Amino acid sequence: MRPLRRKLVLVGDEAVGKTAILSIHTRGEFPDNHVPTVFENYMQELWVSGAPFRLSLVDTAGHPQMSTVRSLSYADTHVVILCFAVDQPKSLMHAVERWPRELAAFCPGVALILLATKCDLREDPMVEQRLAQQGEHPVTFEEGLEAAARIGAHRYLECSAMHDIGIGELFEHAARIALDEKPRGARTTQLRRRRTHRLSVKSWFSAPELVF
Ligand SMILES: Nc1nc2c(ncn2[C@@H]2O[C@H](COP(=O)(O)OP(=O)(O)OP(=O)(O)O)[C@@H](O)[C@H]2O)c(=O)[nH]1
Repeated sequence: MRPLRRKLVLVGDEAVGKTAILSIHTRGEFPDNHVPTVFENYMQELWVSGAPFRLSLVDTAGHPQMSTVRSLSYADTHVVILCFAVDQPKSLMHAVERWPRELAAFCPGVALILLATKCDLREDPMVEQRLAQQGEHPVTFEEGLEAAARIGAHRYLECSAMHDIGIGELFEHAARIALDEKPRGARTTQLRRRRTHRLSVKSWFSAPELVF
């Protein structure tokens, strides 16, 4: 039986924690260091109602100068997880203004989850102090929820990869949404497909039956 295939792409500003989320989800490891991503692709094999289901999880580079490489990640995407960090209010501003423009250009109509990351830092006194000096504060739940409504996200979720909070719930919601969605994003040419394939680092891991 050919497995159902679905693709999830994580985007968001540099260092908001996209790689940490995938690392915790796929390997159970939290990376302490920030190593800027170029492109990573993980495959997760699940079973849904006795049928095989293959979920491709794509990690992208947050840096604005990486937009050309990133644009290759959007082909045939079912769900985009747009991340911002609660200790970086600017990353939420970009999630409302800059990222929807890129998604409209490369992946129009794609289903979106807006994800607040690093929620463990929301009440961190050092973070509060640093942001207060700039006339800012950690992003609140209400501000995140309001932003999700503004950009038409299917869901607003929060997580902390460091404490492994909200990660399982994130991928369960994303897989459910992906099952109902058509793929979006321009199909790549054969040449680009081969290049993307060579770029990708594929690691397989399996998970128990996903019960819907
Ligand atoms: N406190 C805290 N730190 C986190 C969390 N998630 C990630 N970090 C830290 O944030 C930094 C950046 O995390 P990455 O996962 O590399 O960020 P990224 O979004 O993949 O970055 P790019 O690949 O440059 O786009 C690292 O030093 C992580 O340890 C979290 O939940 N809480």
